[in-house]
Amino acid sequence: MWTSVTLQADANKAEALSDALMEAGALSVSIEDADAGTEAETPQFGEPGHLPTSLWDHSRVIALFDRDAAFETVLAEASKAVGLDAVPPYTTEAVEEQNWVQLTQSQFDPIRITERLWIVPSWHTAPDSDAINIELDPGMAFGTGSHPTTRLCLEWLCDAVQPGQSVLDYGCGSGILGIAAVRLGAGDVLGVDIDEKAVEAARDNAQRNAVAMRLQHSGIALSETFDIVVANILTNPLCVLAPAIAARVAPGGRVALSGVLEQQSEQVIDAWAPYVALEVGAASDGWVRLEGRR
Ligand SMILES: C[S@@+](CC[C@H](N)C(=O)[O-])C[C@H]1O[C@@H](n2cnc3c(N)ncnc32)[C@H](O)[C@@H]1O
Repeated sequence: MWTSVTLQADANKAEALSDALMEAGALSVSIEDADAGTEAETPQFGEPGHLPTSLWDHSRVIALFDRDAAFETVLAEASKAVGLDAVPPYTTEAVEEQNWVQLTQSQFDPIRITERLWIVPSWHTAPDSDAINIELDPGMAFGTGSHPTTRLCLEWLCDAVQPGQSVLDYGCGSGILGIAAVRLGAGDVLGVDIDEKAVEAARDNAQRNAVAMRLQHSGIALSETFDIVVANILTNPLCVLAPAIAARVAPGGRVALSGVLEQQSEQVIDAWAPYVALEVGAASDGWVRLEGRR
């Protein structure tokens, strides 16, 4: 049905070449690390407003064309448009019609967070029926359990939550952390998010897991405090919101933050220092979990 063309490109040309290919008639274009899967693989992290300035030194630009499209002409046109003397070396591959739903689903397997906690997509049977199994599918909101920051928070909750404790999940996304807290034995659990769609998604997920938790927009002012506060957002909002979130931690209560890159730890620790002394509790794939007690 389609032809997929993979071109080699240097960091300084990959983005422009990708745009030029779309402009010239490619159906879709993506850029990947040409060293992915090798020792030289380089993860790229960015925050809104602070996206990575460069791509990988060795990039792969992958363009998709209709099977009968004259893709050689498109490659020549796009290469010329970005100032290349010739079309970069490329390979082609025929892409057959697929069951895309099945293919997508096959990329999401159950995720074991700890011995007693699993995240299980709805199309899978829980590998351990005695464990706490949270049913969650990829959807509109962030939080399927596959991201290191979510896992760092889930691991912490498994350890931190005591029966009946109150929990605030700040930046709840899919609701995964709050749902896990309820299933781990927490009492009153509140999830808040700045994105109304995330609040809706979290509500659906809570219902699907037969979990009772409160969910609301983060713009609604809070006055109560919580035994446990978990916030997996990003460094900048975590710094700006430090006084507001810290004020929701009950005296003696515990807090964990993630969405913070290793090199940003000091920035967040400093911003929180007037309220809670934080320290790095765990790290995974370049991300850290900061934790402390008020
Ligand atoms: C990285 S996701 C985390 C989702 C989920 N808690 C998890 O751990 O997988 C961050 C969430 O924080 C929300 N968020 C970002 N900035 C926020 C803010 N200033 N106030 C409240 N929520 C915010 C986003 O909408 C998003 O749903």
